[in-house]
Amino acid sequence: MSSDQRIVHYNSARFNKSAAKLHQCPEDIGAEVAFAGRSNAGKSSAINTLTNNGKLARTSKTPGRTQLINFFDLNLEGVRLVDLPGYGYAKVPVEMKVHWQKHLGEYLEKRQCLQGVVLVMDIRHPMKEFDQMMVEWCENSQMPLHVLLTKADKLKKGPAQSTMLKLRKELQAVLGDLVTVQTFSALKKQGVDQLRNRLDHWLLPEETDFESEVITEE
Ligand SMILES: Nc1nc2c(ncn2[C@@H]2O[C@H](COP(=O)(O)OP(=O)(O)OP(=O)(O)O)[C@@H](O)[C@H]2O)c(=O)[nH]1
Ligand SMILES: [Mg+2]
Repeated sequence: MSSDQRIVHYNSARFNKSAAKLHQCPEDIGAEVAFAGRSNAGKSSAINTLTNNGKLARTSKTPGRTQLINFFDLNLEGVRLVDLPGYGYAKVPVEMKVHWQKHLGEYLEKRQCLQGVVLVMDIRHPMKEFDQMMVEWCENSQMPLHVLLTKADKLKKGPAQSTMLKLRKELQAVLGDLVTVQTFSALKKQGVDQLRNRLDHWLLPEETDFESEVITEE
């Protein structure tokens, strides 16, 4: 295997497919990271910034833009990013909300290849009801969680930093090492390396520690 096959090239992301139901998702093998969060939080924008491709995931000023589960392939076989539909948009008809909740729930519960959840929150409005629900779900299922406090450009650096530190403390008290928290801005392209490092950690299988494999003869 060439060393290049051990590196995730986020810039290589390509649209794979959209799914309304679990059975329409790509085969449940490989490794996936899903971006979840309230409607309009900035999930699709974060994916576009991460992949350096402004046209990859559709973004909109109108909440509720992403209504399907969208899958994006990366350069490594079976390694994907997933853009989940936003939660909590009031103008979506009730039957659609029910449909959405059912399929998001199914995706989260059943998807074996899911390695971690990036929970995207607007830094000005963190930890709303949906976010609480996702944190609880991660706790119950021991799913690694990375909280992206986005739109950090909307706050001054000091308040942004203290919001992040406070939330990190609160979440680590519940989730321990399972959770990481960072500030982010799609507009200013801030926090991209930190996000990439976290995702690398989830998407790349553990490096083989050859030294520990040396069998010592007695
Ligand atoms: N200032 C600023 N605006 C942002 C940032 N990220 C996203 N936005 C804006 O927020 C709005 C919503 O962004 P999206 O990325 O479409 O949000 P989403 O979470 O994918 O929304 P849904 O698909 O409806 O769930 C758009 O108008 C974006 O331009 C950011 O870091 N800074
Ligand atoms: Mg979206």
